Amino acid sequence: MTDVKHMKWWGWGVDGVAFHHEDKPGFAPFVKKAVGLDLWTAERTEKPDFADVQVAEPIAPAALLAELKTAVGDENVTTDKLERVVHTFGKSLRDLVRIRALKIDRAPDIVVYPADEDAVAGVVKAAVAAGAVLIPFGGGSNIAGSLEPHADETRPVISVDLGRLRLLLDIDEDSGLARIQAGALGPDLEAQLAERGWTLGHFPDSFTHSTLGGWIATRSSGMQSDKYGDIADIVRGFRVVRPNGTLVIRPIPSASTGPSVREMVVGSEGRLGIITEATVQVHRIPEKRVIHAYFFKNWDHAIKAMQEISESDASPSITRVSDGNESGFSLATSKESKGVSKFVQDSLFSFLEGRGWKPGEICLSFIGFEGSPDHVKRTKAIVDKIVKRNSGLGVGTGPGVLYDQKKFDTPYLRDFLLDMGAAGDVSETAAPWSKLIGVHDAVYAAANAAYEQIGRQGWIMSHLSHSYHSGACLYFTFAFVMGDEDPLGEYDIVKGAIQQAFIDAGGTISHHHGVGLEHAPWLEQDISTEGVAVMSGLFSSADPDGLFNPRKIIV
Ligand SMILES: Cc1cc2nc3c(=O)[nH]c(=O)nc-3n(C[C@H](O)[C@H](O)[C@H](O)COP(=O)(O)OP(=O)(O)OC[C@H]3O[C@@H](n4cnc5c(N)ncnc54)[C@H](O)[C@@H]3O)c2cc1C
Repeated sequence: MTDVKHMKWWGWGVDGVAFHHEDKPGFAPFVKKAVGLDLWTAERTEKPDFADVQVAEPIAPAALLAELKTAVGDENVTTDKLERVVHTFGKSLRDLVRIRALKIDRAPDIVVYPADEDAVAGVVKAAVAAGAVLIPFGGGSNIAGSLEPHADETRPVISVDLGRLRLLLDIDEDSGLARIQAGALGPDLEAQLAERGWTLGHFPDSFTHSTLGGWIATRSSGMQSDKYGDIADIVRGFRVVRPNGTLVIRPIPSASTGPSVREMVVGSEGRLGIITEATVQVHRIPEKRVIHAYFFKNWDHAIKAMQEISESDASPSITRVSDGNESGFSLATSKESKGVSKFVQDSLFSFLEGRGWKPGEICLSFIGFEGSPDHVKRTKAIVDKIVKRNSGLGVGTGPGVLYDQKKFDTPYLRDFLLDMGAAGDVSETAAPWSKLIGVHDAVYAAANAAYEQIGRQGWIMSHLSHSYHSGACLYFTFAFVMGDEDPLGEYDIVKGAIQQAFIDAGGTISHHHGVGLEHAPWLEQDISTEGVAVMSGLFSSADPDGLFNPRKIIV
């Protein structure tokens, strides 16, 4: 079989890697206070046994299998149970709960691993002839329900894993454009670029397990988007295999060729065809890269500072600030500080409290600077002035180094909490600056009302990331201990309340996770009835038989 890497079938990331709290003395008390869960005494569930997973026999007609084998080679077509399970879901909370409950209503029937665009075209041709459904698969990291086949699907479902298309094909060094195959995972892609002195600069929290094609298909955004842009800005061209040929968008810096087909494909979640390669903007690896930490007295001051930074001549790579709740959480996940550093931390907090700062309101911020040493010095000076003007305080690079080191480990926390029956999940939005605080407060109120409705003690926290001229992204994390009877029903009430609050308070249903099945119920409120009608028309004319990842985005 292929050497394509996958995450573990029952959770996030690599088997054997996990979140631990024993070395973080503040974490257990924090969780106890936030959601009432005692980590020291809570019963932990065992890892599910794969032998217990029930999957229906595959719908795999012999003629279709033979055509697929001709297209990609015998060894790259499989109906193996583990392969089918791995390709069923993404990694949303709903996916994790269902897979742990061994509940798979409909798995793909066949998994194929094409090695190049011709092989992808062969797969599409065979599927169209057989009336089979095609679901492109990148890293399987989406959290919007963008992969699973519909439970009632009676046609054969083929998961097209792009993992063998992972090469950097070419760099146009004059233009800063790289052609890269769509199945390249973040680390593989960056390693190939780094060998030649370049970076894409796209670092979502899921970087280690997501692909270029998946980023494009979900309109992803990375933590350094303030400098490098969202994937929608970064991707300039691509090739998309469709039933009658390949849709080709050449890498043009900007064009006036009316409703943009490039924009239609970005975020299409597999509904318009299979992306095989993309031409993306790349940058020389910066000489210097540093993340500084700052404290603000409260959320209002912090948001004002972030807005001023985005309006200023400074162009940081990261502007991120956590609200009081999330700052408390970040401090609780720190490892035990000892000796001098403990003394410094304690002194700092008593100094701040002496100045009237309240522990639950203090906001921790990270600002990233990249470029030549001169540029870093200049932009940092601008940011420092803005921070000071908003009564903030710089605390150096120490916490920034820690943030940088642990950013890709945080996703393991969800599995850790689920082991003890607690749901921890995220919802994110973007809104204009004028509405940001209102969205924040509305989401808190909605989540707390939802916790009351389900009778659970719950937690909510937030940070701002990804700043724009007119507004920013707000990212919320919520958690509560689920009941045994209807855990997903309870989850739906909380998640649904948060999504509705986004719309009601002037935000969008998602800034960077896409729509899938999870956010589809709110799409019409977000882009209007006519907006949905136009999108519906696009999907039905581009794919009249509904073969390409049907019922995602518009169910
Ligand atoms: C812990 C965690 C952290 C995350 N952090 C971020 C973050 O910081 N920023 C962010 O943007 N997202 C984040 N995500 C969400 C997720 O990683 C993104 O949606 C990512 O872009 C999905 O890429 P993938 O390769 O895993 O795609 P998959 O999950 O495999 O697929 C996603 C969708 O894209 C389609 N697709 C995949 N490849 C292709 C292709 N070649 N052609 C056509 N369609 C294709 C699939 O059919 C599916 O509809 C996070 C998710 C998790 C679980």
